[in-house]
Amino acid sequence: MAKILYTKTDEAPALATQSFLPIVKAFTASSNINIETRDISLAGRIIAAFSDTLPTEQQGPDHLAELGELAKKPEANIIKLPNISASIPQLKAAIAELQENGYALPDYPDEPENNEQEATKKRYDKIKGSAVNPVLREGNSDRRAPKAVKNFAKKNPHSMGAWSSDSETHVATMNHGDFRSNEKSAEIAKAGSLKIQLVTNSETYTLKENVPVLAGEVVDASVMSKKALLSFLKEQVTDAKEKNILFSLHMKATMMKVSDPIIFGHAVRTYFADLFAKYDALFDEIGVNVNNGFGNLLSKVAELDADKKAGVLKDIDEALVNGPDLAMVNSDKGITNLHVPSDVIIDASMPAMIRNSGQMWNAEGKSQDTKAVIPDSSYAKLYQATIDFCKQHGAFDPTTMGTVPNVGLMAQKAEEYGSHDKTFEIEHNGTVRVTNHDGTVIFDHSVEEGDIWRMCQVKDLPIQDWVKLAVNRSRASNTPAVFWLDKNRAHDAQLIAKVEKYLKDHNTNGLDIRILDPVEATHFTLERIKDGKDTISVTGNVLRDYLTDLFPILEVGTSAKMLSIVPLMNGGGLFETGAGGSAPKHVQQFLEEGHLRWDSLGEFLALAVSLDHFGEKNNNSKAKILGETLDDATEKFLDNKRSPSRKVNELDTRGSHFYLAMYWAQELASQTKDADLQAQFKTVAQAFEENEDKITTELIEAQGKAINIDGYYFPEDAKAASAMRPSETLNNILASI
Ligand SMILES: NC(=O)C1=CN([C@@H]2O[C@H](COP(=O)(O)OP(=O)(O)OC[C@H]3O[C@@H](n4cnc5c(N)ncnc54)[C@H](OP(=O)(O)O)[C@@H]3O)[C@@H](O)[C@H]2O)C=CC1
Ligand SMILES: O=C(O)CCC(=O)C(=O)O
Ligand SMILES: [Mg+2]
Repeated sequence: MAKILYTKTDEAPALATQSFLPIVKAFTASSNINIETRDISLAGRIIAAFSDTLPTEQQGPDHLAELGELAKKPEANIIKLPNISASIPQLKAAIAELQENGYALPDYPDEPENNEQEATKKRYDKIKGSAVNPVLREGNSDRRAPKAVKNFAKKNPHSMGAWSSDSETHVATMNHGDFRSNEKSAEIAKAGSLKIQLVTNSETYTLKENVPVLAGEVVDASVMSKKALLSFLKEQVTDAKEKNILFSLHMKATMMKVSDPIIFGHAVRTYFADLFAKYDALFDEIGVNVNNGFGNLLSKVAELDADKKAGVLKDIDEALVNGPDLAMVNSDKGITNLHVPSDVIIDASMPAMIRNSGQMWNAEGKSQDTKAVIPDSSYAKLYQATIDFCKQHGAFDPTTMGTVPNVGLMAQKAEEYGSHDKTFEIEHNGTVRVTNHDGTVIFDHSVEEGDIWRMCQVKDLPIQDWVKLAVNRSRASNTPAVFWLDKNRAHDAQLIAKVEKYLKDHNTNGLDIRILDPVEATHFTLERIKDGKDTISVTGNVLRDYLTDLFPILEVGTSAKMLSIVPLMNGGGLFETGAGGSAPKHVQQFLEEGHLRWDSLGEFLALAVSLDHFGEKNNNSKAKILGETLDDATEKFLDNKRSPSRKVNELDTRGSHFYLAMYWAQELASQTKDADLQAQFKTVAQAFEENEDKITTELIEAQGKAINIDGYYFPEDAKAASAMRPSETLNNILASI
């Protein structure tokens, strides 16, 4: 039987699934739709990677690999919830939790001392960071706020911090020596393979022997100079202190899992320069690695004997007093922006700051103007342009502003997304040289020890597909589309040539399609958005990530409300549930007070499209009706304001799922296309209506107390399920469908 595959992930979305999936299964059971789950949680992926070393009863299949294969087939229909892209601290915490549960897994070896540890590290590094999305995203992305969502936000605007024209908030970015400045790009003429070597005066080191390439593929390489980065960071620390504004660093250490932690480490060492100068030898000895954040230093120092520890802690306090104030992640707990690289992720952190009057939290828990340090200048300027716009025009108004859907190039590990196995922290001064199979040099960069060199690829077919998707979206929504590409950037210049070429394959009569550099594109888009006009952004992979949080957060309060579709290149569908993360803060609240505020709206939207796609592919008219009625139910859900509240003892995720189910049943009962579904759900709708008070009371009564699900990364399924399904009345009705 044809299937919809639902992913089991982590944190808040995984909890929400415990309550929502039983509803989905009950509603679809009579329509010949088989819904199965596949585990791509961080814990599940660790278990799969080490299954050959675990006893049979602890082993787990590699569901990610299975889904990755499926994504290349026409029958794929996958619902993808957000999962953890693990930073090293998250990975270590998940390993520790599995070990406590009796899994004999090796520790993560920070600095491998032998071959065995080297092999262990390799296995873990495959799980680290953004390891799921690039495997499943065998298509480009189409992310937008559906009309119902946008209209709801216009009528019920979220809070927006006012902007003042004398705000001192700004973006600081490098003007030389960074990836943008040093980029070189080439189009590959003939399929073959590339070799990456570091050539020094005395030796030639092979960094990567074989990078397969296809004809028409765009390959680019660049280098971030360590010297330039350090002097830039030093200037910014001094400047933040002088201006008396917060110092904050915005990176994507999870998604850009090789380059960005190194940059993060340099920022921590620069901020705490005196401390590192004084304790250099000691920190070396105890294995401090601040690429994993300042928290790593604190945890290592905690293990020192009392005297030494007190000395270091005193110097840390002094450094914090002497340095500029740091933006805080949690002022109450003293957690700074520099503690854990996964705590501040640029796609969400910059929009959150812009929504909050351009301010972040200081150590006293008050909002303060901020220097937002974004070292590489490839995309940073879009944020400065947005900040300038807010300073000039004031905050955006969600009741009137237009919308910015995105068509993003990401298929087949496009651009920086696929750079991880081609990113190197350079160990010797010399030249990094990329040659093709016949030895011709494609490009070279002279490098110094400590520089970060990386190469990216984007294949031709994904580019063609991306251009087609942009034209289709522009046509379908009658909205101008802007390609955010900069002719003065090496990579973008190649893409512009291809976009111009492939646009000719389509009928673009009457469409407004432009190519603008990111700053011009920001100006153009923001002017229009202010006037209530819509503009599609057509971007590369990193801008896709940035813009699909920026605009949703400004327009509708969160990217959780986005429709997020990945039309897979071989005909299948990957339906992502929203565009945002996995909200660790929501889990904390749930465990402390039994209230989950995760909004599953993105999941409702994704499921409706998935059902429609299923109906289309399998000639299943019931599936199509289920999809249509789900969309209608979602609209009713919005009109009746059934989204979870943020406060305990009010409707939470579970209650919101009940209402969605009731509205869905009502819509199925009132449609007339399918008499069987109509009859079946008439009874169900009635049962929900008659028991509405009872169910909502049961769901509220379950709140207000701490919840134990025996774990964070690897909770006990049965406990999580029972915590997420506390209404016996609701459960009985679902069981009766
Ligand atoms: N597609 C994927 O798989 C993605 C995964 N991630 C992963 O998610 C984790 C956290 O990332 P981060 O970027 O900090 O994002 P978060 O999930 O923490 O989201 C940031 C904030 O947005 C709000 N929010 C996000 N989703 C929802 C929702 N469904 N309902 C209500 N509010 C929501 C919350 O605000 P408030 O706290 O005010 O309620 C939340 O704190 C990381 O492990 C990251 O790797 C990140 C992006 C995408
Ligand atoms: O893959 C990741 O780590 C994050 C992805 C993300 O943030 C996005 O796709 O918007
Ligand atoms: Mg994102």
